[in-house]
Amino acid sequence: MQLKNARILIIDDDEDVLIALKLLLKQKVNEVVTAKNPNTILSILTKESFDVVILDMNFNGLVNTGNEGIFWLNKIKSSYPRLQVVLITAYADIDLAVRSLKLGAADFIVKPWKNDKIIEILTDLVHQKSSSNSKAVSLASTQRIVGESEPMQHIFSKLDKIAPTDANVLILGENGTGKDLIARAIHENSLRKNQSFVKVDIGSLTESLFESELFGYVKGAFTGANTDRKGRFEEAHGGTLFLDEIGNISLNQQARLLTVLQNRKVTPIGSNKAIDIDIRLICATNMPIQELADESRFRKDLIYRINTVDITIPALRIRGTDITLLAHHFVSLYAEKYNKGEYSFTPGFIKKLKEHSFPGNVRELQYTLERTIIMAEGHELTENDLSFSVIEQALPAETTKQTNLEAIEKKTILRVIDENNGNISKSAKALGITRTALYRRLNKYDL
Ligand SMILES: Nc1ncnc2c1ncn2[C@@H]1O[C@H](COP(=O)(O)OP(=O)(O)OP(=O)(O)O)[C@@H](O)[C@H]1O
Repeated sequence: MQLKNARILIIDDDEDVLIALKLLLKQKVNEVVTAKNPNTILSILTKESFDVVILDMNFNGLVNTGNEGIFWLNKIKSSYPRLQVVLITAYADIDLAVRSLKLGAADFIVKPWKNDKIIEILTDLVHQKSSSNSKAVSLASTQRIVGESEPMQHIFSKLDKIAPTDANVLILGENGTGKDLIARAIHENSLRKNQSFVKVDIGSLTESLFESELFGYVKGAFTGANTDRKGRFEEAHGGTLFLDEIGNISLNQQARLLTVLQNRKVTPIGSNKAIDIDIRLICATNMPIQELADESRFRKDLIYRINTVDITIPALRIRGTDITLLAHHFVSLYAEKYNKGEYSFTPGFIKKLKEHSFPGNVRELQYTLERTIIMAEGHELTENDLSFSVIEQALPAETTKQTNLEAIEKKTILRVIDENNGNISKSAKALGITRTALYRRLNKYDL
């Protein structure tokens, strides 16, 4: 990307700095947005995307230690780890600015600055960003992880620490909480980011597919094996292997997986040659940790191996402030997708969102708001514009007895599939779960 296409956000409480930088940059870049109040940073970033943020290190009225800059740098990097942040600092704060580089700042500008130097820094950053993005095309998208609640801040700082290591990570959380997104973020911020990220929904592999899918096979190994086929472990060699729904695999499958992880070698079916594998392993499950710790269901030695570090993503209903932030994020996303212009929310709209229990978590919120944007008549969204997924109406949460849950779930699934004329993708969407999760339930209930 060239500097002239870049979008720059500048945050400084000194109006003169904002005007000077805007005058300088507006000739050179596509768009410059300025803001005086750092409290608005996250909401601006939710609505618009930027290539570089220029951030002051000291804001008037707050303690003049430069920590405000570091505080906002951390906030930005937690929610948008790939966004480049350049700090503006006074000469006296250079030590602090150098420290901020370790915390993820891309560079710093010392006041009084030289215009050429700023242009040079921005040109380099914009160029670097486009070359690393082009490497990432075949990897996961650079999707944003939105969140400002305390548990999410905790997750972001954990993510910063563990991503660059090779530690195995176990991600726990209900359906739709963002486990997949976190797994991809770990990979994208790791030293393996330019290698493959391979995801396997291991919980849905049948006994017979388990080995051929994971370990591969050689031509002639069994009827139908017409060519050699690499397994997913080998595909992920040098990169990251993400095993989703690990809690659902049988004890037999667990034993086979453990052997591979211990020996760091796989032997394709029909071959007698073991292949060395170098992978970073990330596993995820929606099974509560207590169930995973039940030895009759899951081997302790495997848990220890996959769980060097664990990350538990809390349910959306207990991440209060994130609901509003995510609502802004998804509304902007779908307004843009469907060419619908700008939206604002009434307090009633937010209240209704916050009162909902979101059994399908962020995925349910996302589908709900997509539906809202498609159907909305006005541009001020009210509580009447919101309608929740049918599964929620069938499960009035806490009031339903645990013993009835499975019967209600089965009945709801059948009804939704019927309403969608047997279309599994549409039914899964209406239920706020993935197709795989729906298939798993169909298996579970013998439907
Ligand atoms: N913090 C977040 N910010 C933005 N989008 C999010 C966030 N968390 C989840 N999403 C979105 O919600 C949807 C569900 O997330 P994801 O697939 O990562 O959840 P999951 O926990 O892996 O689900 P499952 O257990 O059903 O496989 C995705 O479209 C994802 O992009």
